[in-house]
Parts: sequence; structure tokens; C-alpha cells
Amino acid sequence: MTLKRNKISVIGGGFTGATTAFLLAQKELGDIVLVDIPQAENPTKGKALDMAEAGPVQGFDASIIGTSNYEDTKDSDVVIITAGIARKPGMSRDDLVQTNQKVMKSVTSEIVKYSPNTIIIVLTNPVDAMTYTVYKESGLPKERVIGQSGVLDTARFRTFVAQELNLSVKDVTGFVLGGHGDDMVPLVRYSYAGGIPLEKLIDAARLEEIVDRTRKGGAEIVNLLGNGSAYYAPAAALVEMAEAILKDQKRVLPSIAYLEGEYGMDGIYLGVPTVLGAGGIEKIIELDLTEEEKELLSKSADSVKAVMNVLA
Ligand SMILES: NC(=O)C1=CN([C@@H]2O[C@H](COP(=O)(O)OP(=O)(O)OC[C@H]3O[C@@H](n4cnc5c(N)ncnc54)[C@H](O)[C@@H]3O)[C@@H](O)[C@H]2O)C=CC1
Ligand SMILES: O=C([O-])CC(=O)C(=O)O
Repeated sequence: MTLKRNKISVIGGGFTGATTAFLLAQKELGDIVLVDIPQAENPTKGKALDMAEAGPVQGFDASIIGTSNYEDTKDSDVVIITAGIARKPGMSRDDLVQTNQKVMKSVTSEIVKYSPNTIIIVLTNPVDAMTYTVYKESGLPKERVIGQSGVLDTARFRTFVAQELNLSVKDVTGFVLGGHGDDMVPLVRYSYAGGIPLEKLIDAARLEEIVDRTRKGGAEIVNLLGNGSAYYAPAAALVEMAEAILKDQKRVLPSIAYLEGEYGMDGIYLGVPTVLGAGGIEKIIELDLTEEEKELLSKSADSVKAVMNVLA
């Protein structure tokens, strides 16, 4: 019997792309192809070689190559898109839309040319609209084009709650719905520490402050870094999603999914709870929301639609 190794391509070899490639290799999730534009080919090859040379020390077996040639991505099981520009202090994610839409179109046609059966995970911002662009451009079924926001936003919420209560992050679970913007909807009602509802452990006013910090979590890092945006936690989020798919884990994770009637929305990519497995998004989990939560979700969806309206 021949064992087939997974092949994962990461498009964009910048901060998030390179960090993702390294985490994928450390977890031995497959062989990795890191792709960037021709001008960046040597640095991309250099990063890939440098990562491969960490293998003997860290004890992982993974081939990692850097390239600008999409032929090298042929037959990828999963493709992760991080290509494009990132925001700087003073910018919103939506300011990236025009440039990054062009990048999405060009990379997607190359991806599907060589891997027509792949599953694509999109990170590039503004991520809800960019996932929609990749879906349209790829012609892939909706369950095979997925965006990343909720795992990261929830991870931020969990970090802040664990710090507040001086508890292990492992015991804190969270739940964030909606678009990846300042009006995302962290659902405190569905968030726990060791199975205990957070509302029993933290007073309402403090919880609201934590929710607000979560909503602005991306900007907090942008302002601290000064010249780019977060990459360690975003890469970790991508790897958790890719692992769920590659190992058919049936994880319940928030994903940016194409909605056709779910949550009363139609024709829009938005963050919702999903089951991730070998088929990509195998299920969208629908929950009863309170009137207030519905209103917040609808406001968040309106912000995503406003960005979709400027798509060319
Ligand atoms: N959805 C989310 O939660 C998050 C989204 N992001 C987004 O991810 C994107 C990447 O961020 P970083 O890696 O920090 O940026 P970066 O600037 O470090 O890397 C981007 C890379 O993309 C490459 N690139 C540009 N056009 C390309 C093309 N046509 N083909 C292949 N490669 C191309 C660039 O040469 C660069 O190496 C940004 O749009 C950022 O806003 C970042 C963090 C979280
Ligand atoms: O804030 C940004 O521009 C990058 C991002 O999406 C995040 O870190 O949540």
C-alpha cells in the first residue's frame, strides 16, 4: 500500500503565509508549497529552505518548497490564501478591498487550474468579501471555499477571558458570529470557563469591555506593530482549520461560510458555526438568536454587504 502525504499550498509568503507554513510543517500535516510573486521568489525559496532546516532539530518530516510557479501546487489537498496587502495603523480592513480583490482573482484562477478538487481557505482581508470573490472566481462548490475569522476572533476573546480570570485558556470557550470587522458579534451567552457560563464569573460591564476589546483585537495589534498586522494567532487559526479538514476531524469551528437562507441571509459569506471535515464545510449549525443578537448580526452583515457592493 502506498501512503499518500497531504499537500498543502500556501499562497503569499509574507508574515502570515510563512508562519502558517512553519506551523503546518511542525505539526507534520503534509508537504508544503509556499508561493509568492516572481520578484519574491528567492526570499520565498530562502524562507522555505530555512524552515526545512529546522526539521532535524524540531523532529518533523515535511518537504517545504518556495516557488512562484503554480505548477508546483498541482493536486493540493488544501490551499490557503494569504496573498495581498495588509493594513497599517489608521487603515480599516475594508481599505484593502480593491488591491486584494485583484490579487484574489489572479491567484484563484492559477490555484484551480492545477488543483480543481482542492479546498481553499482564505485569510486575505477584507476576508468576508475576499472569500466571496474566491468562491465566484474558482467555480468550486461553496463548501470548498472557506474564510478564516472566527477561530482567530474567538481565540482573542478566550485569551482576554483567561487573563481576566487567571485561568487556563484551554478551559475557556467562546463564540463569535458575523463579519470580521468592528461589529462582529461575540456571543457571551454561548461562552464558558470549564463549562460555567461566563456571565456567572465576570460582571456584565467587564464582559462588555472584553467583547469590545475582541472586536478591536486586530487594530490593537496593528497599532502595536506599526507596520503590518497580526500573524502568529492568524496562522494558528488557519492551521487548526486545515488540520480539521485534512484529518476529517468534524471539528465544530466558526468559519466564513456561504449562506443561502441560514440565519435569514442569502448570497453572502459570513462567520457562522460550522462542522469542518474532509468535505470542507460539512454543516452550518443554526442557532436560535435573541432579538438583540439578530440585530447585531444583521448590522454586521450590512457592513460586509457594503464591501461586497464595491467589488468589481
Ligand atoms: N482574516 C484574518 O483573520 C486575517 C487576515 N489577514 C490578512 O492577510 C493578508 C496577508 O497578511 P500578511 O501576511 O501579514 O501580509 P504580508 O505583506 O506580510 O504578506 C503578503 C504576501 O503576499 C504576497 N503577494 C502579493 N500579491 C501576490 C500575488 N498576486 N501572488 C502571490 N503572492 C502575492 C506579497 O509579496 C507578500 O509576500 C492581509 O490582507 C491581511 O489583512 C491577516 C491576519 C488575520
Ligand atoms: O487586523 C488586521 O488587519 C488583520 C486581521 O484581520 C486581524 O488581525 O484580525
